[in-house]
Amino acid sequence: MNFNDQQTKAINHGKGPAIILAAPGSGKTTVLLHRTYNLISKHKILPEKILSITFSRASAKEMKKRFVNNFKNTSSIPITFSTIHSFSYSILREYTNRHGIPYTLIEGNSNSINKITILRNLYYDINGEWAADEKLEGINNGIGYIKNMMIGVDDYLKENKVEINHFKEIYMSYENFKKEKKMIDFDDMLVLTLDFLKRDSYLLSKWRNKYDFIQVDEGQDTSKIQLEIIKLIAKPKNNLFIVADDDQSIYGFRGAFPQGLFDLKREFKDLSIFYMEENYRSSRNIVSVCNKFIRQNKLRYNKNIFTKNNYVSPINIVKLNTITEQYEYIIKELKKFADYSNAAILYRNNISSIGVIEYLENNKIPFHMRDVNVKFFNHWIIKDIISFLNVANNPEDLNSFEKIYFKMKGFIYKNYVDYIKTLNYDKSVFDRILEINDLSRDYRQKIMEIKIDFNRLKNMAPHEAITFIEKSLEYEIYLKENALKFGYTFDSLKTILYYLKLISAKTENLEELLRRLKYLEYLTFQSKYNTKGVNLSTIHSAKGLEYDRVFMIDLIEGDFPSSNSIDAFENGKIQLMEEERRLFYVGMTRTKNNLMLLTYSNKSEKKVYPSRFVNELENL
Ligand SMILES: Nc1ncnc2c1ncn2[C@@H]1O[C@H](COP(=O)(O)OP(=O)(O)OP(=O)(O)O)[C@@H](O)[C@H]1O
Repeated sequence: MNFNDQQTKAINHGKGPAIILAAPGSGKTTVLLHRTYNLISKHKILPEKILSITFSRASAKEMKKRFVNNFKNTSSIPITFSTIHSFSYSILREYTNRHGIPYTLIEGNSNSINKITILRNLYYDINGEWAADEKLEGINNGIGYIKNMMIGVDDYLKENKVEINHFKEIYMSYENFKKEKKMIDFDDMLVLTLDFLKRDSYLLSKWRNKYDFIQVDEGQDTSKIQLEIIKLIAKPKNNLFIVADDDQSIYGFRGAFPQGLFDLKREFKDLSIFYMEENYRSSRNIVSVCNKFIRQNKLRYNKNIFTKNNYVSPINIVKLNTITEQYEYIIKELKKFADYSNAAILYRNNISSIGVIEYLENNKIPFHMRDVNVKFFNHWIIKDIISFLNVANNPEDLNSFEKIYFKMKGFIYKNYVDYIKTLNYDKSVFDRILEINDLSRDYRQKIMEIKIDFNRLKNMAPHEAITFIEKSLEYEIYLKENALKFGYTFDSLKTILYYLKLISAKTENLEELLRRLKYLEYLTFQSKYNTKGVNLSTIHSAKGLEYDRVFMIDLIEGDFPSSNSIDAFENGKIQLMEEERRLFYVGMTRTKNNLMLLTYSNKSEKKVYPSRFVNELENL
């Protein structure tokens, strides 16, 4: 490989602090690996004296693999590629062992006591209702943000619009609970490591001596506290080498702090700065458009990004009528090439994968997912719908009925259901209710109607049945009334129903639907082994990767950019919207040659609008 001037300088950089500010595809990871090799072979640094910190465990593994593949006879050298968490954990373990401090780690293991369960219970104790997964994720991110940005909970609440009831109480109770039970989570790991290092000069000097050179990849997603730990360990030698692209910072919600990198200039008078602005990955069309696109952000450092690559094909903006046309378009395009593994379908939200998987399977196109995290198949809405269909097929099924009687029209009272549970005979749940004394004529009439509805439901194919449950049995009203209470938007719940209907379209009865769901779930889990398939990924998980052809899908307002960022933007706060733009940019810059941006104007029966980013790109 012929390195350019800046790459060469960065690769040859020896002692002293350095930061590489770089564009996408400019060879950051490549340079970091070559510099590592250079330190060992030219500067004669012992491999065990070099620590390279990566963003995730997957990227630590990937780096090690790339290093061994690139440089002959390196497979056995003791070189460390580690995440900041596992590095911190080694320090923490050493301190706690030495001082006999007991603790239980409540994240990253399969203990029955884990962070999310604790938060779920505390939320219930404080708010008197159960929190949905999305809400718990919001609390989790909030706690992470506070710890990573090293701020107090009051400052957090002042600076951010937090839509979680009693967040402060939950936060304080969580902290007290852990303290009492001697538990720590991943964020505490960082807080404690920094504290132990500051407190224990023996520990600090031991770890300072362990490594002579520290390198950090994806520096833009390092949090404030992580950077503090890294700087503390790197001192006083300050052989710190950080590669970063602030335009690709996409973890602000969890406390990523790219500004910290720019403060290094003040802290280290001898800081070397290298600008790697040549993109080797993408065609000229893509580089030029992406460049103009990211320049719309205000909170960034300007770069002069360019490429010497050829023009290939213009970015393809595909505006379709319906979401199903989107899937058909992807299938048609994918079939044009034999090798699926060069293509990727990228999306903002994990749930977007469901429709794609259904279509890919129907067309027997293999797919690969690195991060299988699809909650869809176990979603409570799916369970609800199955309970409705169970009752339709077997009206004596009291178990299923208990799960849904309050989620439809008719106001069936809990004490009626409790009462009919005590009647031990084989009759439909409706007949049992009708036998209760003192029901008014109107109420009796309502129950009769529901009974007839369930009877009709029995004879419907799943797709029609789901619509009937939604509309005629008024499950939709239940969702609408309860969405916010559970921490969801109504739209996100409708989306679950939409995908369920999509999957059910070709099934004739409940049994077939259940089989189809199980099969798709199985394929999804298996897909991580299927390296020959088309790649399916969220943009967050596609960070650092590249593909010949990229489809970015579901580019509609409210999904991408997210509705939260739109609300904040309309109230004059630009940070979230700028992070959405960076995420969009990360997605586009994964492409080598063909980039397709897909949007549509109807999802289910609802009118939707193309993402503002797509409209903007159209004008570019
Ligand atoms: N000097 C060079 N000559 C030719 N190809 C190069 C050169 N430097 C890097 N590349 C290639 O460019 C592509 C991008 O490199 P790399 O993944 O290291 O970039 P990156 O800056 O880490 O990207 P990103 O931040 O967008 O994930 C790779 O295919 C790499 O092999």
